[in-house]
Amino acid sequence: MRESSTCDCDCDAALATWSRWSSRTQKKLYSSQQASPRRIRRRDNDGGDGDWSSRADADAARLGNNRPRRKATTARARARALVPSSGAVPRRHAAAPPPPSVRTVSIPFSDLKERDRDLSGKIEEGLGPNGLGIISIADVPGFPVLRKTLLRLAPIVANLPEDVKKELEDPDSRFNFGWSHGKEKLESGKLDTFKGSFYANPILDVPTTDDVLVRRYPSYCRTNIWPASHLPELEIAFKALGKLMLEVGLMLAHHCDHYVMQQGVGPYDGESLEQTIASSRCHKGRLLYYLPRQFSKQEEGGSVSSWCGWHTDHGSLTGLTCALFTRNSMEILCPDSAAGLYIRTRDDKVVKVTFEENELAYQVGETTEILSRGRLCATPHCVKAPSSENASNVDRSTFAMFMQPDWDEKLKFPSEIPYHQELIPPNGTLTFGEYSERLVNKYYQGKT
Ligand SMILES: O=C(O)CCC(=O)C(=O)O
Ligand SMILES: [Fe+2]
Repeated sequence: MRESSTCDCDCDAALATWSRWSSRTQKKLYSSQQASPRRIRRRDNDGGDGDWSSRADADAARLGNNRPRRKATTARARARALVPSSGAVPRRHAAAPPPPSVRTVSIPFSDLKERDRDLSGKIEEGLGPNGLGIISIADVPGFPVLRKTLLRLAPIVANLPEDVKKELEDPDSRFNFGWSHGKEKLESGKLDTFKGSFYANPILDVPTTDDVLVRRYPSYCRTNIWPASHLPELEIAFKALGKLMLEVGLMLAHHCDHYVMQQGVGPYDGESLEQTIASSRCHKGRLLYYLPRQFSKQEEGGSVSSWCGWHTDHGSLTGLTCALFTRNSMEILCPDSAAGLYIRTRDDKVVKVTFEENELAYQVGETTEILSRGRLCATPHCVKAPSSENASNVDRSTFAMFMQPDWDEKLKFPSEIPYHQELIPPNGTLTFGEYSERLVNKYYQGKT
């Protein structure tokens, strides 16, 4: 599944879902939480894995304005400045104010690797109901070198000859393996040509040899495609970073489980997050290359989602590297401090989120939010392109490691869930593979 996929999102449906959700689900789904002194609250998924493109900010404003206001939160307190829920970034004629910016909660790797250490406070602050839904891990041995080595390959992959890239495509997986560019449609109906992705499972080259499974779950079960003759170093760098991100993600998952259990909900429905991730054959890495964008004077940088549309990742945990910016092949600091990763906070503010270059960040995905019954919360996010005058020709490379349940893992969805309700059968049970393929069909059928 292409987690940061774009779609023809139906924001009225999203709004309706939100209304149903906010009135009923807060009462029902997480009812066990009512005993907890901590206030548990929810958000919508901002229209699903959708790219709002041109209507993004208007729709965000509409959704935001219809939502109940929420209390100040820890995340909010950490913000240096926050913009209104519209996420409105001044579009023209105004001198741009400094971007609202929030630093992630950070955990040193030396603490994370101690299984018996109690990190619940940090987990709650970063990933709990009042957190940002993203947390960073500092000082992971080996990470800085592996990050740079892989991210430097992103523009090289994107600039391989067209015929070579064509050979790296895998339409049968709906471009969920190998090279993918311009295959997704934006809400406007236009193809998303702003970024190119290279997808692979960094853990298993051949997740299964069972043809039935390959046909049933092509986006996970097909085999990796590597540019073995044109760029052999890609496979090595991709696998090395992906494996490290999985290892550290498993450590984080262990502490997340500890936190969830502490909250008094008992075990998850099914396996713990750590077991779920450890036993999965579905992990997917995505090397992203964002092409330079040029904005007209009128656009003045476009919306906050000008590089990657608003979405929540649908799996368990997503590892993210800090992006690398280049101009004409020279590594640079991004000349526009407003560019980068944005999230919507629990209290409906759109903020830029920052973490150190050498930190490894993790975001919660929808499946974890559902299975932890809202103890760990997924975060809507998007990426803004640089838009200031001196930002021309700037590109961005990053890597996302989507850790998700196995295709065979049975997910017992609660009777009401905040995401993709219409895909869940009345008995509420699907395997993760079935759930993912339904999502792929929802967003890609007939669109490639
Ligand atoms: O580019 C980024 O920083 C985030 C990418 C992302 O959200 C995704 O691929 O799902
Ligand atoms: Fe994402």
